[in-house]
Amino acid sequence: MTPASRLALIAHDEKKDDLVAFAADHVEFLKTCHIVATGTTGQRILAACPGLNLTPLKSGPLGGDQQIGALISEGKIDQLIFFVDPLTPMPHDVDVKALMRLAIVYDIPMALNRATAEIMLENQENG
Ligand SMILES: O=C(CO)COP(=O)(O)O
Repeated sequence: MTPASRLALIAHDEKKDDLVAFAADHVEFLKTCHIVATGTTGQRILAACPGLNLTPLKSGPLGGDQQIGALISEGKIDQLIFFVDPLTPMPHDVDVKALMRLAIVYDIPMALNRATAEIMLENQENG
């Protein structure tokens, strides 16, 4: 049996509805995962998909992105789905950049939009 995937889920405010819809569409796969999420994203997903094994961390602007980056550096995250809003300035932009950098350094799959996330999960749902 393959071990459950350890998945990190994050969405900026303008993309939260999209990520919640994505999670609802893939809820059967997500039920097989250990999930961490930034605070508000996690609460939104849990409200829409109760019963997931999902731990909300701090909100992004309060350190949630850095918490997920730290988990990546410890080898505790297998893949990252982060629906980024490229049109809104963020006070914690440096944290977002640092998180993406660590996902690249540790070479974990990282989907930054829904089109890529669909391909990422499709591979696993059909495999
Ligand atoms: O800001 C975020 C990611 O950079 C997301 O944080 P929240 O899920 O707490 O809104």
